[in-house]
Amino acid sequence: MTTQKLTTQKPSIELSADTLLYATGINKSFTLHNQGRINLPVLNNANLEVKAGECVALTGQSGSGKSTLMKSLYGNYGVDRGEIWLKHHDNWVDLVQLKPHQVIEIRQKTIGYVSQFLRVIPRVSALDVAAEPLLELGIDVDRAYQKIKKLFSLLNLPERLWQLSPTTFSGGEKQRVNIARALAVDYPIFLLDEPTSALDAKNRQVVVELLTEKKSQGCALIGIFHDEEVRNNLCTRELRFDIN
Ligand SMILES: Nc1ncnc2c1ncn2[C@@H]1O[C@H](COP(=O)(O)OP(=O)(O)OP(=O)(O)O)[C@@H](O)[C@H]1O
Repeated sequence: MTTQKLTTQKPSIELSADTLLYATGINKSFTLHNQGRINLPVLNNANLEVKAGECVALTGQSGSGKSTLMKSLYGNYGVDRGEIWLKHHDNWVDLVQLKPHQVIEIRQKTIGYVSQFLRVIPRVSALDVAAEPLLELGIDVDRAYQKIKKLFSLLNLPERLWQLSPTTFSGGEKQRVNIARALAVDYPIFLLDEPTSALDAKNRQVVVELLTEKKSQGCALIGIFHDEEVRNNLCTRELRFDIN
């Protein structure tokens, strides 16, 4: 089955034209198979609708399920119940119903994820790590490198590091490579898991500006931002989680 076939479906309620993500009735629990099969309920009927130009902060106590929702929205975790509708091109797809190869297509074009940690591969340069998603989309190498170099410069990543593997980079340097990798792609939806946690004030501000630009271009942002100043500067509203 191709993504094309699934796009004939749509959410059961009428959504406004600028909605890009609509998650409804999300339940998620974990079964700890090696600990007596204990069941740990985490998300209980979570709902979220995000429109173009919005930035929603996921807030709440540690352990309340913020990362679990983010990983579910990216298809890393399967959910027990619920629907996760994403506007993919001009059609709606329910992530929950997609096959793995279709999820990959959605991740290439529609939903970007800035995780806290960069997956590094020895001997692959920072430039190549960051350009990979653009190259997978078929963008030519020179254009992809140009885009990444511009972002690296904005993010104050020293030029002497660009050709090196990020294996030995500091936490903040790795995080900036990760941010450039995601923000280089014109995704309409971004998931941001503490994207500034390892950055100093100057670079935090650069990231806030880059994300503000994405918002003004009509992207929908959903994120966990422990830094209150970043949250206040960027977010249009919050979704608060309680411990179940
Ligand atoms: N893969 C997993 N297997 C089992 N339990 C998990 C798994 N991932 C998360 N949990 C549990 O789910 C609950 C919610 O975790 P989650 O990481 O979503 O919380 P959070 O709100 O993001 O917390 P924090 O602010 O500390 O990062 C926690 O009790 C955690 O132990």
